[in-house]
Amino acid sequence: MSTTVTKTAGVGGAVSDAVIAVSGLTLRFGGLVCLSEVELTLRRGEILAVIGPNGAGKTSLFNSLTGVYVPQEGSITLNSVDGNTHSLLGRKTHVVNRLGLARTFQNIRLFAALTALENVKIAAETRQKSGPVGIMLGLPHARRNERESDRRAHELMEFVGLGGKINELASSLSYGDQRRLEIARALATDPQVLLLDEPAAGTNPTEKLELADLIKHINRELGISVLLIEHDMRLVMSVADRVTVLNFGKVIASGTPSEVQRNRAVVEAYLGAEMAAEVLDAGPSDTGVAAGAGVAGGADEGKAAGAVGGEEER
Ligand SMILES: Nc1ncnc2c1ncn2[C@@H]1O[C@H](COP(=O)(O)OP(=O)(O)OP(=O)(O)O)[C@@H](O)[C@H]1O
Repeated sequence: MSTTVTKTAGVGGAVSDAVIAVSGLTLRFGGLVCLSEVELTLRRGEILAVIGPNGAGKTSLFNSLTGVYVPQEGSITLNSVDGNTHSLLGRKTHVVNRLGLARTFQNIRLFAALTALENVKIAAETRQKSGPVGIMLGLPHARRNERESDRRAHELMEFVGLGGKINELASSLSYGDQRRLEIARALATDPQVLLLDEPAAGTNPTEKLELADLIKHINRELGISVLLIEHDMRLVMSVADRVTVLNFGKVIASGTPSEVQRNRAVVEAYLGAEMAAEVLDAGPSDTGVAAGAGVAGGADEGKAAGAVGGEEER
């Protein structure tokens, strides 16, 4: 597919507020409708969480954004910081990455036999223009690019808090450190948008708190817009500016974390209609707590039940 590049027609020439705009996105596998007319906007500079019960379509949405799946209907638009607009639908994964989207995976995918630094350096090198011949021949520009990748990889290892572990094998790092390393690797491709697919899965409570800080630093210090899939509601509520909720492939709510916590459709999706009615009708003083517990359900019910405290941490 050829690259569509057009200038964004913003008011007064301004770049659009939406860095990613998804509209009418429908993805089917045979008779299974995995995503149905999904509408979603990631605003420039924000952290948007995508939540929903197991099988709601969250990872399929990420796969559609990054060219792994090709939805049958709808559009996915990237409004670049340089003012250009790109259609991402059906693009190859490496093209999407070059255009400015980087992701991490639900199941960690690192080069286990390489050191932590090498994992990040390889990603940084994808940004360089030197081909394999230039590198083999040790041409000056190739050597310069290699030094630059090395410098960038060191910098990012420090940034994610792994500065003291650059020479350790990726496979020997703790689970929490491997998740950080995946994030450093994604950052090495210099993205405008970072997609994090359950970054807290398998991490301990301390690592979760550190991860929340890291996500906020990435967003605020590097100016990267973040799309976050996460079951841990304490984490979601502590970092997200807005939340979009999927259920059976459909968007059932979008809003601030506290709006979503109190949304009847959302609480029903997690608890079922009967129990949702019980908790939501319990009275205004209980509503936040009840809804919080409701949104906290799904795969991670026990952990997420603590989500009600997360709102207070913001
Ligand atoms: N390649 C595929 N072929 C067939 N069905 C698929 C495929 N990928 C996803 N699905 C189906 O699409 C639905 C949504 O799955 P998806 O993994 O996107 O959900 P999810 O919200 O990320 O779930 P979880 O929270 O458990 O990770 C599920 O019913 C899943 O079985």
